[in-house]
Amino acid sequence: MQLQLTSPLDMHLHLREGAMLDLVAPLSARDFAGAVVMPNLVPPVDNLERLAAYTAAVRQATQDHPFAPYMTLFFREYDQATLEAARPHIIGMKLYPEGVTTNSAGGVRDLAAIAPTLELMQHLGIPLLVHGESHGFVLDREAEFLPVYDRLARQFPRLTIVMEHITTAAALDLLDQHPNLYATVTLHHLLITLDDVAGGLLQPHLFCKPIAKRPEDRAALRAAALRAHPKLMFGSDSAPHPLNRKEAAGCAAGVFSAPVILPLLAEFFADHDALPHLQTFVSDTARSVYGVNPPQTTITLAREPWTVPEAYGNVVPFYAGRTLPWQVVERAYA
Ligand SMILES: NC(=O)N[C@@H](CC(=O)O)C(=O)O
Ligand SMILES: [Zn+2]
Ligand SMILES: [Zn+2]
Repeated sequence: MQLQLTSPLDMHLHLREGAMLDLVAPLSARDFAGAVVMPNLVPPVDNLERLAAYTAAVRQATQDHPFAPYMTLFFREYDQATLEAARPHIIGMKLYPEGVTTNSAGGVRDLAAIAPTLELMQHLGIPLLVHGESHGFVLDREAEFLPVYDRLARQFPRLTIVMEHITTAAALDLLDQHPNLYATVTLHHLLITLDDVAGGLLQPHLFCKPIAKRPEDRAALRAAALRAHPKLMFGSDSAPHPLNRKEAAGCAAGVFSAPVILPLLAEFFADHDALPHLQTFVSDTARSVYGVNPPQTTITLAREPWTVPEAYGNVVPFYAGRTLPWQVVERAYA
């Protein structure tokens, strides 16, 4: 049995920089025709010079494949001139509430004080991408942030707002209440729950933020993804960390899924008799939401087992060592 996908897109990807960028970028670029590249580096991508340099570095690291880097700026209260200068070079601005996740110390402290920048972004047509979590109890952080999304969507009705890596049924409910609200969902939040992370021995390579939630949340995400909800884009949130930062007390948050995404999405959609919706979920929805026109690629998958490597360099992948039923058998670039 074979399956062909055209120009898969990853609308939430961490490529890092330096040696880590060189290691992980090809593992995304070989399967994805484009990706939204997140700006939470150290220091963040929060000025035009750093944006230009990082864009060049990503292009360099992905040069062996047709790959469109859709870059983002780390949200700050930029002035109009900066936003206008950045606009041709970014797909959106990424807002991290202060301290909620990896490399977000420089994030937004007061979400009620950023209206002028949001006003400018709405005026300039720059989308707002958000890591939507509060500082509350770990399982409640996304739910506690939903009123912020609700307020922003009402206050800025012409601003495109993307709820990144949603993990709850409640976020899906909100998605349907505002035309300018969109979302991304990861592979791992479709497959695992908190039980997989901490129900037995603690699994550092399944720990991420937002943390995986309850089975009923996963069920809601699954239903929306399998029917290719028109406002729900695939975004892996593939977030590599070196082994010694994951297998450690104080384990870094992030699941490194890039190498196994398409085989596992094929399995997931096939197992739920939803393969006809996979092309829309993994590419067409993002193209219509953002109006992007990625390079033309054709990725062929076959139901032939392969075993996931235990590591790629010093990074352990999602489902490391597992034998998966589907694999990519051909990558054709137009
Ligand atoms: N998701 C994660 O657990 N980590 C991401 C940051 C983020 O997407 O929140 C990372 O950059 O490591
Ligand atoms: Zn995030
Ligand atoms: Zn992320």
